[in-house]
Amino acid sequence: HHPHGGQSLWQHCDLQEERIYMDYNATTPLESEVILAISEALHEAWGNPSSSYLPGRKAKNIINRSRENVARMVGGRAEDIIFTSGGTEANNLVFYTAIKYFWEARGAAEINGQEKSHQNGKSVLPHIITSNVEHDSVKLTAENLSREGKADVTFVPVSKVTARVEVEDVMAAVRPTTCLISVMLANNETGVLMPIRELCQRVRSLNKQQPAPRILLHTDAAQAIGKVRVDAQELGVDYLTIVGHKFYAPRVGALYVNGPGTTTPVFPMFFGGGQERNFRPGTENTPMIAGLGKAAELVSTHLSRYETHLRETTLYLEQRLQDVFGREKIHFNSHFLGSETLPNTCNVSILGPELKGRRVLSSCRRLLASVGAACHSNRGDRPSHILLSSGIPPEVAANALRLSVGRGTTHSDVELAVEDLRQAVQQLEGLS
Ligand SMILES: Cc1ncc(COP(=O)(O)O)c(C=O)c1O
Ligand SMILES: O=C(O)CC[SeH]
Repeated sequence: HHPHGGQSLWQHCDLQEERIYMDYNATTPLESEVILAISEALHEAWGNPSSSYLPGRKAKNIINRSRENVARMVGGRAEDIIFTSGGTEANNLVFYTAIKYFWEARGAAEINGQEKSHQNGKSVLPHIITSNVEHDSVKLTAENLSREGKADVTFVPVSKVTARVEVEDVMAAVRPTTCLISVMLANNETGVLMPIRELCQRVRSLNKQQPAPRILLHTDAAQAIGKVRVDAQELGVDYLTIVGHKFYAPRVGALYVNGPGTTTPVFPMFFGGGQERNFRPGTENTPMIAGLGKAAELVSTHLSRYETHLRETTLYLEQRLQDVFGREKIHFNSHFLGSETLPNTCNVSILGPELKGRRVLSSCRRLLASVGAACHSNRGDRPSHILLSSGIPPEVAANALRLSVGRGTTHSDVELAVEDLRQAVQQLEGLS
């Protein structure tokens, strides 16, 4: 069922039954207004945005309007937005910048005799704190910096009761060499919202008590934007990652930086023609940026309605799962005492030795969903490390189904999906 009218991908196939898409945390289709904005930019704004004549100015105007719309969506200013190829690039830019910032600030301090390059005979390294449930573009970036001896990294484990990273645990990990704390705003599998605002308040007061370099604060907001209200200034972050293909925009992204190059450092990972104020050079991808800006405009205008629909649909889905399978047969992996979760995410296990998540989904005829992060789809039957880290028992995590609903998901879709799961379970458990 394509939620936005028009011919869906699957209607062209010779499938007997319409598919029900419930994997919106993996990626979303594009709103029709977004496709129109992209198409118009392709036709009308093909000029090089750096060219001063009309085709170039048309492109530049579209980019500037998108920048304003993306900024408004996250409570920032137009100059706080740096367009990137996506979330992975944005996350890498933050970690790259933090390392550079550490050495630049320490270099200055050493010149003034305030810092040493060695402590107890060991060379000093920048220290980074993150959680143990981050997306791979944070997790693997941090692991690589550690493996290459470029940083010390602390992966703070989330609580196995709340599945949240606890502020006190992060603060306990802070060292004099800590230069970056990066914690995602919402987890892509459990949907759990992390206490970023409280964390930033604590770190900012710590920063005031100690000399530069300050601890930089980053949150990867990929899974939160378009589902819940995200305001970078209210959160108190220095950096916030924006991923278009989670809120009905194309595969492009942006990094919010609180005053890039003035209040907050940004060190470019590559060099070129000066675009994006040299923070992220390369001739701009005008049509994709146009699409991101239009999608951002829709979020700013309709977020309250989106959130209400998502939450109501997820509650209905969970109610129907309980009605059909019974409370004893299922375990909700996105219900944690004291934690808020995304309104669209239902992570559920149907209990039983024959009901591994992948096996259940492959026995479904209509439901398109996942057992966890799309980029972990090659993990076989190994249970998600994110669920295990969040305290879900292995035999339950092995049966996990991540059902994430979208703006167009209807009660009818829910009924079809739950019935599909029921027949798959019946088939797998050999019940006639
Ligand atoms: C939490 C999170 N962070 C980062 C990303 C990476 O974004 P991109 O796919 O645009 O590189 C994704 C999605 O893919 C994500 O879910
Ligand atoms: O959670 C997802 O599926 C997107 C990140 Se790989």
